[in-house]
Amino acid sequence: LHITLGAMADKYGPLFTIKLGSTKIAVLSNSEMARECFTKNDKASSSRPKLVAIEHLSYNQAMFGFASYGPYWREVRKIVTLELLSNRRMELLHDVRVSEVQASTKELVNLWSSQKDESSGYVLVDIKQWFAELTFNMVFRMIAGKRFFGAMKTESEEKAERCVKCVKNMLRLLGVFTVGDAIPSLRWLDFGGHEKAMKEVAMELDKILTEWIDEHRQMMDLGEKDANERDFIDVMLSVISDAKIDNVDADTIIKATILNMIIGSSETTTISMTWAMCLLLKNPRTLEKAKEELDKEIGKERCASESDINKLIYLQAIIKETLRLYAPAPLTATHEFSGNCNLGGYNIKKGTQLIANLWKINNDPCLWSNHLEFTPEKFLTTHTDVDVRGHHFELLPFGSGRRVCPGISFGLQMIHFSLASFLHSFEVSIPPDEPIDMSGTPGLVHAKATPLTIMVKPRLSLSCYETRFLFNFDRKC
Ligand code: HEM
Repeated sequence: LHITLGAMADKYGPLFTIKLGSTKIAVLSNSEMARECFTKNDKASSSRPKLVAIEHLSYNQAMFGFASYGPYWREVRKIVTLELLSNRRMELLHDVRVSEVQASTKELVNLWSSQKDESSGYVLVDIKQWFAELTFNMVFRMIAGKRFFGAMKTESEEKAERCVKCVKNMLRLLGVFTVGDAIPSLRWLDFGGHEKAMKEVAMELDKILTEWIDEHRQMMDLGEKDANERDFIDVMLSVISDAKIDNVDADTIIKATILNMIIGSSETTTISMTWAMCLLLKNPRTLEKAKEELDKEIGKERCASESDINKLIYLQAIIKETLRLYAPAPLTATHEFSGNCNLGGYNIKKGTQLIANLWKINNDPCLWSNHLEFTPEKFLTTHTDVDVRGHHFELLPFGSGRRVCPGISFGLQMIHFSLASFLHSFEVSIPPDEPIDMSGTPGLVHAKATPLTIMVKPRLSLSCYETRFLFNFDRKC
C-alpha cells in the first residue's frame, strides 16, 4: 500500500485525498507537509477514527494507541511514558534483556555445535525466526513475565503458539479496512467475514490477558516479587489499582494497555533487525566495517554488553539507514481531524481521516541523494544531526507530533543490543547461489515476506558464550 500511495503522490502531489464510500482520507507524503501537519496542525490532526477493526480489537478504543484525542488518551499515555517506558524502567529491566540475548546466543551456539557442516564449519539457520523468538521472549518477559521459546520457557508450546498466533492475527486484522468502514449501512453484511474473525481474535486475546492478570494479582497478594522483578502487568496493577479513567474500568485499561505494548513492540523490532541483516548481507563492505567497529570497541574476549552500545556509532547509523529504507510501519496508524484546519493551502474538514506515508517521506530523492542506496555513512558525515525521534521531518520511521511512537528508546535499545550481540558473536554468510529476497508483506507492518536462511558460526572463543545471568522462574513454575 505504501508503494501504491507513493506512486499516487508522484502523480497527484504531496497531499491528496481518496474517497472510500462515505470516508475521505487525506494522504500526506512529503516532509514539508509532515512538518506543517505535526506542528501547526498537530492538535487538530491527532485523533483516531473508530474503524470497525479498532472497535473490536482495541477494547472499543481503550487501547490508547487507537483512542480518540482527549483526556483518556492523555492520561493513559502519561502513565505509559512515566511508568512503563521510562529510562528508569528500562534500567530495571536490563537483566531481562541481557539474559534473553545470552540465552538465545547460547542456544544458537549449541545448535551450531550439534548440527554444523564439518567441511564449511557453518550451520544453516532461519535468522528471521531466531530474531522473532528472541524478541518475543524479551518483550513477553518484560511485559508479562512469560518466556515462550527455548530451554527455559515458562509456557507450554501450545500456549506459546496460541498467543503468538493471536498477536499476528490481530496485527493483520488491524490493517483491514472493512466495507462497513466505507459504507456503514452495509456493515451488517460483514463481507469477507472480517468482523467475525476480529471478534474471535479479540475474545481469545481477552482470555489470555485475563488469565495473566489474575495470576499477577495472586502473586502480588502473596508478596512474592521484589520491586526490581516487576513486569509491566505488575506496574499497571499497582498504578491503576481499581481506579477508573474516563469511565473505563481498571481491568479494561490494564488489558488494553498491555496488549498495546505487545503489538507495538513485538513485530516492529523483529522486522527492523531482519531488514538490517538483509541489507548487511547484500552489502559485505558495510558488514565488514560493522564487525571492525565491534572488535575495536568490545574486543574478542567477551560478549557485547548494553553499555557498549553508545560507542557503536556505525551500528547505530546502520539501524537509522535500515529504518529509512525499510520502515517497519511504512504508514502511520490512521489519524482523524478533530477540527477544521488548513494544510498546505487546502481546507481540511473535521472528520477527514489522515495517513502519513512515512516510507515515501524517508525516501524523498529531493532530500536524500542516491535515496535508494544503503549508505549508513551519511549519518556520520552529511546527516550527523538527523535522528529518528520525530523532530527531523525528512526521517520519520516513528511518526511525529503528539501521536509519535512512545516506544522509540525501548525499541531501539532492543534492536541495537540484539543486533550488536549477534554480529559480534557470529560469522555470517549467504548460502551460495541464493540471492536475498527483499519482498515484503502487505498490511500495517512491512515484514520480510520469506525466511532469511543464512550460514552461521561462532567467532569468539566458546567460553565467552557461557551465560552469566540466571533465570528466576522457580516460584512461577
Ligand atoms: C522499530 C520499532 C518501532 C517502530 C518503527 C514504531 C513505529 C511507530 C509508528 C510509525 C507509530 C504511529 C504514529 C502515528 O500514528 O502517527 C507508532 C505508534 C505507537 N507505537 Fe511504535 N514503533 C516501534 C516500536 C514500538 C515499541 C517498542 C512500542 C512499545 C513498547 C511501541 C508502541 C507504540 C504505541 C503505543 C503507539 C501509539 C501511540 C499513540 O497513538 O499515542 N512502538 N509506532
